Amino acid sequence: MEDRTGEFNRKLTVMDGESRVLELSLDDLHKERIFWGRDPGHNDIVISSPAVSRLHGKFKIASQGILFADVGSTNGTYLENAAGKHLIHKNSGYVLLRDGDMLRVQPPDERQGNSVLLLYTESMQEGKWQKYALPASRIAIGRGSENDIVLQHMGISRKHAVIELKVDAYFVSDCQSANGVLVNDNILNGTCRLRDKDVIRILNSILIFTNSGIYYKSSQQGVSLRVRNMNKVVGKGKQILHDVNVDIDSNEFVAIVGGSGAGKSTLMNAISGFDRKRQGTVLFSGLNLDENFSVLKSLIGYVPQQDIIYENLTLNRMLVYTAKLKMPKDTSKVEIEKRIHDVLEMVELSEHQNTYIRKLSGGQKKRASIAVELLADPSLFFLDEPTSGLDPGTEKKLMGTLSRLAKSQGKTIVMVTHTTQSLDLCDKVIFMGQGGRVCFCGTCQEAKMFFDTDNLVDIYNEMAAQPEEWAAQYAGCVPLEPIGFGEGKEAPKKRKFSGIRQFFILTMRYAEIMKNDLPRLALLFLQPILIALLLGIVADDRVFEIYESTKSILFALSCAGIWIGLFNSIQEICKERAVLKREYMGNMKLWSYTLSKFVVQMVVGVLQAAIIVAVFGAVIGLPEKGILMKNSFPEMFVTIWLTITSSMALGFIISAFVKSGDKAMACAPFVLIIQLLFSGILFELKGAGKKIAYATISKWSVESLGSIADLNSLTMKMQEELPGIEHEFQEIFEFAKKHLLSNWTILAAMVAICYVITALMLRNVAKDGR
Ligand SMILES: Nc1ncnc2c1ncn2[C@@H]1O[C@H](COP(=O)(O)OP(=O)(O)OP(=O)(O)O)[C@@H](O)[C@H]1O
Repeated sequence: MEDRTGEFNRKLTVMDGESRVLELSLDDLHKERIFWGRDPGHNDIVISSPAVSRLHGKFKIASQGILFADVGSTNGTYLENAAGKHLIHKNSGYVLLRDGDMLRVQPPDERQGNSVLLLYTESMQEGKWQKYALPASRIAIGRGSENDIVLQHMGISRKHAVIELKVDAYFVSDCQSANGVLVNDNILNGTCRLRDKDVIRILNSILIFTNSGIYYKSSQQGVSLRVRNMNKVVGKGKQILHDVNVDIDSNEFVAIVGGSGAGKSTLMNAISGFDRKRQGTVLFSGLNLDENFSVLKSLIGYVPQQDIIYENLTLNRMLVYTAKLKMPKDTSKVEIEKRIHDVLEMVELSEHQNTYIRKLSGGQKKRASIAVELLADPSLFFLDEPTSGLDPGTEKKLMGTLSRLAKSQGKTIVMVTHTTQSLDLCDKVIFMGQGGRVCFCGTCQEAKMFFDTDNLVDIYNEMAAQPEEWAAQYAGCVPLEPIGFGEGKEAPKKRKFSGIRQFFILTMRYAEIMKNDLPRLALLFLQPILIALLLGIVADDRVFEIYESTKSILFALSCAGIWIGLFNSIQEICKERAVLKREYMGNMKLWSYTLSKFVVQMVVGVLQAAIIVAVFGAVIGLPEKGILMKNSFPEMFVTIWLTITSSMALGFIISAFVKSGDKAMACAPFVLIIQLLFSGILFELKGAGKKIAYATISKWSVESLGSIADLNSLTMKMQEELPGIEHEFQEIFEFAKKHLLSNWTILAAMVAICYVITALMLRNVAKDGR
């Protein structure tokens, strides 16, 4: 359907038997068939090596790409790529070459040397081959200028890999880099011996090792996607993707359009690899996306419909934190600043870098979300309805930005949109009909011809009326290449990220977000003051003398602690579900995220507990002495802090469970009522009620406060009237060190249990689709 000849530079890099390099553009030869072999008289490309036959192979320039066939050589030709190494001989027929495929000719005995490599690449922007001459004892490779081979990409670690001469052979090692090393398209685990013409790939760079030197170059290009036989069935057999087959080439800007509910977002999630509960295959520049997702996902950017930014950070600070989370840990401050500067320029937000995100307009927030994703320099970029809610002018500007990014930054961009006005800026449009059917895939111009209309809006109506017919008609007229070679590759190891480092960055970020939200901060710290003052109004003047007065006011103080803790956390996770989901899709560890929330809130709790106990002490007073110390303040403080912290932990569970702040707040009264009813203070509990009480915070909190106040020693009101009556000893208020410490331990254990439950529940938040 489309002819891509001329758009791309389809290059062949040939290394002959003597490791001489020849680079040529296959399209520039202007031939339909290109022959290669040893004989200068009969070949277009002459390759000198005894391993190569006089007439060895041929390339055919076809509409679907470059095809290769062996023309009956003696040694055959190996096609090597992510799927492994396959011997191609005369009877194999033509094979379609993919970007990065390697053709090798090897002598029967490898020790003879003279092997030949033909590396096929498709690229719009590619650097020149450079050579690092050998011999050398050690060659350091990385982003830092101190390396022998310097490779420029933000995903490349400062010290990424090293090649060392050991006795008589060279070995390559991965220096625990963030994004790994591929040797002949296999993930390098540790160290491996290098042989002549081995191909090393590090993100966007290719290095060819030869006995005389290392040839290397970097390209700035996006990735290609081949989607085959993609189906998705949900619920009781509802099919929401119907046998989708599409090809997206490097550096294309592609829109997925269609009516509401047609399956646009479903398709995008499925082909981005973030939803793998579907059938079919996606090849990511020849690599099976599902099998290699843990490695490839660092090359994928994803901007969901909701903004993935924090309102209470400035744009610059948001980008700094994201850079620290996403970029290799050895990235310097200067490099981060430079990258942020570049990314802000790309999305035209430089002048707003010190503006709080909450103050940005809708279109600017969208571009800020794109900037967040651009930081890690992804090659493939997915955006879900980036233009929704924007005015036509802003929408056009954003489309222009994306189109430019695809071309100038070498990215492949796929977006879902409802817009029709700027679709001409896209290289390709995928038209989706109801049921997740692809009704057409091609340029806007081709679409108009296919649907026989000049108006793109009419296409929507056509597809809505007859989705199955259009899908069948389209399927009948696109020849699709089978993609068997991408399957069955062993899954590489997952990239390693330090959870502890993430924890520190996330804690700093959360603390800064809290600090920047002054109205909320004021509320958090005014609340304990006001509550303590209100308690002062209702308390009678014989607290800590009369049993009933003391027990009531301590129960109220405990409830206040529970409310404060719950209020601190109950909306904190649900309000940032979109960002959390996106960061988890990256490499964020949920235990680090949860711990950062807990730690910051525990610190807030320290201040709140100190305030409420201090004000309570000032207006009502505190027990005369403590159980552990002479002064009761520290024990009252610890009890209230543990009360606030355990309720905060309970609030986080609710926040991880519900989907919005409103729903979370609606749950709060229910939680409070349980605490009131089962505290054992308002009602005498029996049977099930007694058992439920063990799980409440109020029981342990109020018992601790009662013990510190030594309730058993206070006079009951009844005793004043009838002095003969004895005050029955209650074990729950025992003025004993062991009793107090065990109550505190239970409250602390509750915090730990809630932490584990929250982190486990977040797995569902992060995974849920809708
Ligand atoms: N997990 C699911 N369970 C049930 N139905 C689902 C699920 N996911 C998607 N669907 C259904 O699949 C269809 C396609 O949904 P999708 O969100 O992909 O549509 P869309 O084209 O992006 O729509 P819109 O433009 O309105 O966002 C809809 O009918 C939707 O209700």
